[in-house]
Amino acid sequence: MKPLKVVKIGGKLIEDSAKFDEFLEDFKNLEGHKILVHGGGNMATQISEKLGYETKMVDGRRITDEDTVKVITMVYGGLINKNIVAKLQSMDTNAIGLCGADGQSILSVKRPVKKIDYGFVGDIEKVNSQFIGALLNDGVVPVFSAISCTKEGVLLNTNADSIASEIARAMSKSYETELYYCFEKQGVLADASDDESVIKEIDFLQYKTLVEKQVITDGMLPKLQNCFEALEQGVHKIHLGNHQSLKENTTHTKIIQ
Ligand SMILES: Nc1ncnc2c1ncn2[C@@H]1O[C@H](COP(=O)(O)OP(=O)(O)O)[C@@H](O)[C@H]1O
Ligand SMILES: CC(=O)N[C@@H](CCC(=O)OP(=O)(O)O)C(=O)O
Repeated sequence: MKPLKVVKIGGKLIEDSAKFDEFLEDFKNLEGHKILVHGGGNMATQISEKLGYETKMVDGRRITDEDTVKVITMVYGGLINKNIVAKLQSMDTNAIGLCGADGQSILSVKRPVKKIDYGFVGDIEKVNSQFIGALLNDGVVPVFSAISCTKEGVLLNTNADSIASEIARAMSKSYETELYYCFEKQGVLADASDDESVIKEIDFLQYKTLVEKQVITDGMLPKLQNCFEALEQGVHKIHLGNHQSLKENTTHTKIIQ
């Protein structure tokens, strides 16, 4: 199988323009087939505030009402996505910007209302690996925003970590797929206040213990959940760290079985 790298970049890294440029340089230098998935949650919160909309998050997921879905479509699908594509193109990387509606690449259903009504939030049902594979074969680098779409044509806000994990899982049937979660820290930390305390490898048992001890909290919880689901479903290797983790032999966290 041909190798493929699926890289997710978090919102805080996108907002730090110097680090973001370093990330893009490292991403551009990755050899072979690659896909970029980006978040942008912080920016959506800031722009919502400017427009006078209140932001509500539950368990790291945004409650997405009719106004919020318009904001996230503009911010994720427009502002952030198009800027990333423009920068990559200027670096001779033939990137193309997509949301889940494009080529019906990420089909989802609106999350059913149980205790909480998340509004226009999607649970992914199917990734169109054929369409994505055709882009890769043409030498194109797909850049996905955190938006999926129903088969009836409704755009849905979808956690970027989940989009990256689902794309990696679907593509791993035809490619030897490595998944990278790039965020602002060097990796998963044993002590949140010590940036040097990177845990080099985490297996499922350790992950459970770290959650119990509340070493792993907030946005790291769904991120690691996504990692283990991806590993179980055929993704070859998973890495968490800052942009340096895209390079060989750097300190970061590897997820192991
Ligand atoms: N043990 C841990 N090590 C590193 N980060 C952690 C840990 N526990 C919680 N976190 C938090 O998880 C965050 C990364 O998750 P998230 O905010 O979802 O990132 P992203 O920018 O990729 O969306 C970090 O900024 C940090 O605040
Ligand atoms: C449903 C849901 O919560 N979607 C996320 C999508 C963006 C995202 O995941 O951005 P980061 O990777 O920067 O956190 C949100 O709107 O915040």
